[in-house]
Amino acid sequence: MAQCTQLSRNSQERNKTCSNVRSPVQQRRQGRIRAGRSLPRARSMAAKMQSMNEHVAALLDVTCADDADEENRSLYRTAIDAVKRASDMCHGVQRGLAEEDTKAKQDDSPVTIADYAAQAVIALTLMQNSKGGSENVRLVAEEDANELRDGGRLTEAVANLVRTAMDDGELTNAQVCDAIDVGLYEGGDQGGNFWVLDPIDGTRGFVGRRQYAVCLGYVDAKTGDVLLGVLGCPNLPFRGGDVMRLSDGQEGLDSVLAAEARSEQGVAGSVFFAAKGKGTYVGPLDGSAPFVAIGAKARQSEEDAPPAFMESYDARHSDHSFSGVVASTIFDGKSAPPPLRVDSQCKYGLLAMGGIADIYMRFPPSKYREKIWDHVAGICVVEEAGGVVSDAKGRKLRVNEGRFLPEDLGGGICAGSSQSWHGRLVDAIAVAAAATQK
Ligand SMILES: Nc1ncnc2c1ncn2[C@@H]1O[C@H](COP(=O)(O)O)[C@@H](O)[C@H]1OP(=O)(O)O
Ligand SMILES: [Mg+2]
Repeated sequence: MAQCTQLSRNSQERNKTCSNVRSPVQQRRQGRIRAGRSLPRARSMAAKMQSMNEHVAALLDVTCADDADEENRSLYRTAIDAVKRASDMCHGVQRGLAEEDTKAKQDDSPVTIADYAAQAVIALTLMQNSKGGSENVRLVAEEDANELRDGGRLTEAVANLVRTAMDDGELTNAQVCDAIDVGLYEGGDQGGNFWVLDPIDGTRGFVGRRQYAVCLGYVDAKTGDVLLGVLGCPNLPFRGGDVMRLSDGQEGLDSVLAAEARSEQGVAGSVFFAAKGKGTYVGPLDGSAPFVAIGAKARQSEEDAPPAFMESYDARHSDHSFSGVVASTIFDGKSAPPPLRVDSQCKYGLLAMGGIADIYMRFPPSKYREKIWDHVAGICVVEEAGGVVSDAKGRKLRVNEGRFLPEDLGGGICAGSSQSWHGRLVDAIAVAAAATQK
């Protein structure tokens, strides 16, 4: 386990796969784990499932090497399985999304059949694998089934997606609605540890055929630490754990990536996995290659500006002009890096990978209240890669006080790929806020 944490922090070792790290358990299984083998192009679904299972087994051997980790092994496997199932389903839906598959919520943000179905698929997977019984699954999740209880076209479409994804034709519409409503748990520090889910983070990106992420985390209720984070990013191409090249086009990088992942060649999307004390890993969603340990390749020198800073794609979600001021403040007198605008918690995955952006800023409108499911999984992914996520004043995000983050976030949320970048970012936000009286 120590070996693996070190791996994730050591940039020179970044591209070693989990299969290269030999835990005792892994050595026993070595007969069936081969790193980096090339697979035939046209692979059957069963073959894909099998290789995914092998790569997940290799990841678990590395992250759960001790016998004491047996409980974690089951927790991690369940989380990856749930996110992968939901991500595959969402990927299929996005390709053929029709106008009538989307509705506007009360706050005017969109929700689609895939948001509901992904939440049901993940809730059902957690319940099926719960050691304490399905009734003891604590899940804080974004959607509820209010709009689906009366039946109708939307309900039928959602339930059909769930029946297919769960391979269970017997599931009734009511059971699907009940599964969605498992996510109504209030969170907080009074009960036991709980799951946190955003079934589709960045629904606007999903509808716009851009980036989105299926985000599942697990929180220590008492401390508010995030113990586990899994991000399914179907439109973020997996490139052996290496970073995207800015030559892909700075401005349009997001749509270039999405187009590539949607292409006929079937480039696989990415799944990020992080667990407290175990590091951060990324692998292809289709199981075509092993997971790779990642750690942000932070540039500490002020001479060496990152190629970009990250922020929301949508200007309604974050004040783009203020982040521009902060970026100029950090690189005082030198040219500031341009923004890289990407929907969803894919930004946290990209930050963890390093090499493309070392800072991420989010300044929502003052009336907007941040939800815990928009950050929990990403916090673990960034922190286990050596980065820091906090509010705009540098304070830890308190994710165990209910479904919302505290009202006072000092103006927003920020993240750095290292302690040093995070520190510089928090200082620059304070200077920029004073200068603009924000
Ligand atoms: N007015 C708003 N201000 C800030 N964030 C918002 C707003 N409306 C929706 N969101 C949420 O912002 C997140 C997207 O973040 P980003 O801007 O980084 O892509 C989503 O979780 C989205 O909700 P939803 O999950 O319903 O899509
Ligand atoms: Mg969201």
